[in-house]
Amino acid sequence: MKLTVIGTGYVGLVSGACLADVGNDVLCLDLDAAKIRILEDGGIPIHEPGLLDIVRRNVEAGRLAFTTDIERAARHGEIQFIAVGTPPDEDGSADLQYVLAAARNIGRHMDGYRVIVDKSTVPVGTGDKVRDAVADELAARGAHLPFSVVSNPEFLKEGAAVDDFMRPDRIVVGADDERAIELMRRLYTPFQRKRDKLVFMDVRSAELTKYAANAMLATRISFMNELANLAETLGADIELVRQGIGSDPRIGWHFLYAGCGYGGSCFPKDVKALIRTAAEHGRALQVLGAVEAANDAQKHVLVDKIVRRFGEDLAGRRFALWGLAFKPDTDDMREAPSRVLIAELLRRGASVAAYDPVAMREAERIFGDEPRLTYAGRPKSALEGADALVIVTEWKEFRSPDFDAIRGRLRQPVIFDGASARSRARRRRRRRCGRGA
Ligand SMILES: NC(=O)C1=CN([C@@H]2O[C@H](COP(=O)(O)OP(=O)(O)OC[C@H]3O[C@@H](n4cnc5c(N)ncnc54)[C@H](O)[C@@H]3O)[C@@H](O)[C@H]2O)C=CC1
Ligand SMILES: O=C(O)[C@H]1O[C@H](OP(=O)(O)OP(=O)(O)OC[C@H]2O[C@@H](n3ccc(=O)[nH]c3=O)[C@H](O)[C@@H]2O)[C@H](O)[C@@H](O)[C@@H]1O
Repeated sequence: MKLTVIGTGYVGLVSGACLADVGNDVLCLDLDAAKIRILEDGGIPIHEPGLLDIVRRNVEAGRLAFTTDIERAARHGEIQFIAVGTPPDEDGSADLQYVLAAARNIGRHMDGYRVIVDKSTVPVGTGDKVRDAVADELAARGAHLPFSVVSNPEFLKEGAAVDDFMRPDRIVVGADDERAIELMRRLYTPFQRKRDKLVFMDVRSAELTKYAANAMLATRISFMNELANLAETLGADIELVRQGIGSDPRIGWHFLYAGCGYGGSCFPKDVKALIRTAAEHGRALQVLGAVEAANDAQKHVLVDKIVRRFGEDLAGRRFALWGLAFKPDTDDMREAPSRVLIAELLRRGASVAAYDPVAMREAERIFGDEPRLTYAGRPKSALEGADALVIVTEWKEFRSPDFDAIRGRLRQPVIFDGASARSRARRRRRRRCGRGA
């Protein structure tokens, strides 16, 4: 099938590449010429395991191409995926300007029937706005072309995006007409060889399903984070508690790890947006308000521990920081707990030597020329002369650190471990190294 994917970010590029990999003819559009240049030069603009291979394979096979040409993109795919950003607006609602601009561009240039698929995470009712935007553009040029609007939210996780897309748990499709349903069924047939994963529903329910999923996952994390703080106060081990409750199938194992607070481009913004949607309709989502407040507080837990140990004034102190990305296997630092931590340490006069396997360039872009924030080529070099080590992101390479080497390099043998709940061995050994976290 001929497909167009609008937006070559984490969702658009992964979707485009994976859909090409099952035999479709995919054209990816982005208005960011720098991104398209990287893609045309055989690279990818993001770090996502497995993605480069799949992109190269499909470009070579002639099934995947990239463009900044809006008209060409609108004319290419019978199915047009909108996978552009929906960042939070000032009031917390999702900013739809990019989605609606993409929709208008389709309406302006389409030359036959189109299924316009909202893959971006969008509030309930956006399907109607997209339909109006396309219809207005068609009317403006006196064109009478049929089109359908479909909601097909994406559930992939960064760091595991290719696998999640290729082997989805479910594929949610909100569609109101038979022609679109049939095309979407055909499109996703290669992804459901073992069982039927397609869940068809109306557009509004599909839009809400996406927010419900992210809000539920965020709720579990905030609950576990608060419980972890309580466990620490009570002298209990949150990891053992996790094992004790996870075996109950009504609770399950996933998303029960305590940490430094959830970050990333989606949970924080989607929780906010759902609260906002409810408020606009006179409803209060009290649970989600608490989830958000607990998460904001959790991002300060590490710095509070550092202050308890070293005092409010950290001038002249130096901290080694391992892990900048909001989670392992990505270079994404959107809403990353490390950003709050770094800002707080710098504000209190400390200097920070940071290491991350892939996110240091992104950190440089975010923090600019900050003289008290430096970057180390290796985890060990960040430790030299530091007062303590702070571990923020649970990268695999931090799981079994050499505690003797750490002790030898730090001025004091102290580790503040914000990612420890997932590594029992490290927690046991860490207790022998110092008593930070
Ligand atoms: N990042 C993730 O893991 C997931 C994100 N989502 C949702 O998917 C959407 C996209 O997210 P990301 O891929 O992370 O965003 P992103 O910010 O990485 O990429 C968006 C891309 O769209 C491009 N763009 C903006 N307006 C455009 C236009 N009119 N025409 C062509 N290109 C345009 C931008 O230049 C950018 O490259 C958001 O709504 C997000 O909530 C959903 C599931 C997972
Ligand atoms: O809508 C989205 O964008 C995506 O948001 C999340 O994916 P992502 O943000 O990439 O990453 P997650 O693995 O979900 O992690 C989110 C945050 O929660 C934290 N987390 C996750 C799991 C856990 O047990 N504990 C925990 O603190 C992570 O460290 C991270 O900061 C969802 O998992 C995806 O299903 C969804 O498609």
